[in-house]
Amino acid sequence: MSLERPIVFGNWKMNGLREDGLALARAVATAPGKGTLGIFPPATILREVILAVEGSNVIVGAQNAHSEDFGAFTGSISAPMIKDVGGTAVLLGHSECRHGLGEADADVWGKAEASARADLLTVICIGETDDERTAGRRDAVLRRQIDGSMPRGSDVSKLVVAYEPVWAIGTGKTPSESDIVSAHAFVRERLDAIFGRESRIPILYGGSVKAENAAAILALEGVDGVLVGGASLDAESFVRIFQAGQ
Ligand SMILES: O=C[C@H](O)COP(=O)(O)O
Repeated sequence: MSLERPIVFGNWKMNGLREDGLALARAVATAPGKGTLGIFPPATILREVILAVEGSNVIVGAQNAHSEDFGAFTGSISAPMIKDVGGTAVLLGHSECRHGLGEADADVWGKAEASARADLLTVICIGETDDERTAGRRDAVLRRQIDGSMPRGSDVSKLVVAYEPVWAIGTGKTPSESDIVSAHAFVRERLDAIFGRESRIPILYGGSVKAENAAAILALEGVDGVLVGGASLDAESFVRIFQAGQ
């Protein structure tokens, strides 16, 4: 499976009641342009969104998954459940799960293994906090997260990395262009070292991507696409971000 660039994924987070969510999904499904579009609605409307975009090339995935396939894990959903309703992808290790729910690298690793067993496209999110950045620890954190969250031996064509500096998420702040390029170069180097140069795992940037800054970010060296939060909830903005990469 090779994903055409630009890859533009929208993480709806805990947003999307049926009516608005389905209207948004239908608008995304008709967006013209070359590349790969993906949306990650809340689990409550995952199946309906999948049906709403049927016949388009839009990828629909879930925002998290458990490391076990089934069992007594109240409140969780598993990779086989996502697959069962027609989902083809999952976001793992989002900073809101790492920091908000206390997910450790090893937890993300286990979830990624489960996702690979279910043959889902697995988007592993990584990124440093503001304190880590200020302390000059960005690359050390990225290295630890890549090494600790990404299982070896799975199908590399089903892996995507999203670099999302935690301090840029939902804040309107973005790193400088040279910082994005250097972070992506570091991630690429580490992925090459682990998975081989031929792996070409796509690397997305995430954090306050909007219609206004998308063209500049998508044009940066080493940026294969973007993972969009807030701006993915507005069909026009999300489609403009996709168009900015054409
Ligand atoms: O998953 C998406 C990221 O958390 C980015 O969110 P944002 O675009 O609202 O900053």
